[in-house]
Amino acid sequence: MSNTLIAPSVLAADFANLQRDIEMINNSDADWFHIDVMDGVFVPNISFGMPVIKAIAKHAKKPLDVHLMIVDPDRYIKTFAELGSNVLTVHYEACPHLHRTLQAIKAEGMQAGVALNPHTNVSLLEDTIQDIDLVCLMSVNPGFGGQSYIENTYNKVAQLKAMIKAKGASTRIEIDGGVTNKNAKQLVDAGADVLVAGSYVFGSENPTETVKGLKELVK
Ligand SMILES: O=C(CO)[C@@H](O)[C@H](O)COP(=O)(O)O
Ligand SMILES: [Co+2]
Repeated sequence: MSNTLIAPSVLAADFANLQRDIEMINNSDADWFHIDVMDGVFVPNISFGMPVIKAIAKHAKKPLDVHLMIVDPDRYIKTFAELGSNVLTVHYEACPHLHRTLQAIKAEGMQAGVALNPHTNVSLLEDTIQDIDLVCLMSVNPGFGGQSYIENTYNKVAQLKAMIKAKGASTRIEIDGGVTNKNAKQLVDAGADVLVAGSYVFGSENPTETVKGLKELVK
């Protein structure tokens, strides 16, 4: 029996009813809040910033899994720690000094995550995997919710899992983008530990039941 974590993406919530949707996550079988921060430079979209995250953090009763899709994330590590982030994930493609960035995240008491775009090979993490708490494999091109899952992600999960095992690391694998009941089980069988789901959860008629269904599926 696996203990796969489910992390609904707040990006797909109804911002006019944000507190309601936060309470949905609090009261559901979900494990984490997934929070997508986009700067309009690293990705062609802008999501939300500090005031909104502060408001989410005030009501959230589960860990905050913050996914930074921004250039130069080092500038904001301290701020995200102060906001109450538990996992802080930066993009491999945005970090020329990845090892230093990971140390800076941990020095602030957070778990350090690294996200890989669909075109970025997992082998590039061979020299840092022991320093990474979570690898977020993007199963869509980052920037938008509601896109279709990229099938090659299954191969990447398996390759990454083998690397983690070979290196004796305890890194978690998170999948982000296009996750539904159609691919969740196969992703977990391939080695995924955390599933992010945005539109599949919030676009459904009963988000609480949808989270419950996902959790059951990957038990
Ligand atoms: O980081 C991102 C997109 O860039 C994701 O976290 C999405 O928010 C997931 O949304 P769905 O693909 O599940 O709708
Ligand atoms: Co994300």
